[in-house]
Amino acid sequence: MTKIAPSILAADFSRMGECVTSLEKAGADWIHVDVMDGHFVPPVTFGAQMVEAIRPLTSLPIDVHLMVEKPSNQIAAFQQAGADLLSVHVEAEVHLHRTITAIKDAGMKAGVVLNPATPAALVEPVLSEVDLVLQMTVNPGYGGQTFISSTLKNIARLRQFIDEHQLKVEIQVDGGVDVDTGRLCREAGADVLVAGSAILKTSDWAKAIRHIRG
Ligand SMILES: O=C(CO)[C@@H](O)[C@H](O)COP(=O)(O)O
Ligand SMILES: [Co+2]
Repeated sequence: MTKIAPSILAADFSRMGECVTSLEKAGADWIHVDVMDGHFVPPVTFGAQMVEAIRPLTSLPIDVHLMVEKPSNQIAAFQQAGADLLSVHVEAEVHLHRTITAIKDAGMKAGVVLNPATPAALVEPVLSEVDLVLQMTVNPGYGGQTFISSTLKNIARLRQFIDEHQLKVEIQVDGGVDVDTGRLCREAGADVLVAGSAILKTSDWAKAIRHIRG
């Protein structure tokens, strides 16, 4: 079954704790935490302290999407905060293999992330080393953007590569995901759908999660 990872970037930050517990009750599979440093992407959001704050409130896996210039500097802090999965952008990390190994050595699952214009071939050499590959379906930095359909080709290519090589890697998609675009991503081979606005900006989160899951 397709997993749903609501992004807390779309939450009311003054009620973050309640938001996380409500998402768990509404049927979320993972909690997606968007970390932005003001360099890799223009906005600054939050860091490991946010994970530390929400960790005691949920038993769901905490899925951290690092949009930072130096992901390797963040590994220890997120491990100590209780993150389950740490994903790094291929565009931000020259020493991708080393950083993936360091994340796994720290006891977390490791993910690699591709921007919409980055060829899928760039992550193929490390796919046997990771637990997850995240295809961005918008340019990173902001919630509430429009889904970029050309990314579906990358999702299908990743699906084919993973199946052909019989790898245990989940394909996650992130950005502009709603009921319609979520269906296209599932059909292209995605396993995990991140959705911010399409869940948190509605009045019935459980219904939104059910419908996006399909
Ligand atoms: O990583 C990001 C944005 O950079 C995402 O996780 C967004 O937070 C998703 O928000 P919606 O597009 O679903 O509103
Ligand atoms: Co994200």
